[in-house]
Amino acid sequence: MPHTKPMDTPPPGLEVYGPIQVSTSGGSGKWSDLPPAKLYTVSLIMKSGKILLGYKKRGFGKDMYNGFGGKVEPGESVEAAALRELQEEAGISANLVPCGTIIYFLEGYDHTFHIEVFKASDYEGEPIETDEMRPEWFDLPGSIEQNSPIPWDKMWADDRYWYPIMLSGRYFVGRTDCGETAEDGVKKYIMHRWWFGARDA
Ligand SMILES: Nc1[nH]c(=O)nc2c1ncn2[C@H]1C[C@H](O)[C@@H](COP(=O)(O)OP(=O)(O)OP(=O)(O)O)O1
Repeated sequence: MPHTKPMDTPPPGLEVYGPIQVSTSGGSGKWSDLPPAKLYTVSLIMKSGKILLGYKKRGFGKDMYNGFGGKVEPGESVEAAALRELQEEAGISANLVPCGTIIYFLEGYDHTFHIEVFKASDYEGEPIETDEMRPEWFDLPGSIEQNSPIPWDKMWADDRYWYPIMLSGRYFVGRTDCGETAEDGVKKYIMHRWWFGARDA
């Protein structure tokens, strides 16, 4: 489990409405100055004690597992984008509910990732492999442990911090600043600083 020492003040760039309790924070150094944000979605389907993730076959985040999602197109609502991406990447539809917001800064990128996260407890259709994603079900842990069936080591580094909040049914907001390196051609992401807060949904 990550060791964290919560800091009370929400990071810059994060809009926090209402009573938010700090859930986890850590790292050190100054928060980076944020470039302009682009809107993205991530959708997670959780049914019968399992979570559906997609193995990304190409593009940004290749060879990692993630929820289904992508860029919000100009003129499109965030909800419509989330539904479109779920259909395009997994071939399914769902009654998506907003469950969190992530501000993600990755060194060297010209924009900040503003990611709206959605969840659903049911879906319509059959998950299919697409050009972009290969869907796979993972058992949901009763608690977030190191031997969790969720493949943390092949996921974005921040996921292990906000999944526990999301799985507890609370709404979360957070920010992560990361750097990217490559070892033997394999990209690695190092978290410089992070902060996640939660409120009852
Ligand atoms: N730190 C992070 N943690 C996380 O859980 N998901 C992240 C993340 N940073 C980015 N993502 C997600 C957001 C979005 O679902 C995906 C990136 O979107 P993509 O680049 O795949 O967009 P598109 O599917 O629109 O791309 P193209 O089809 O290649 O234009 O990765």
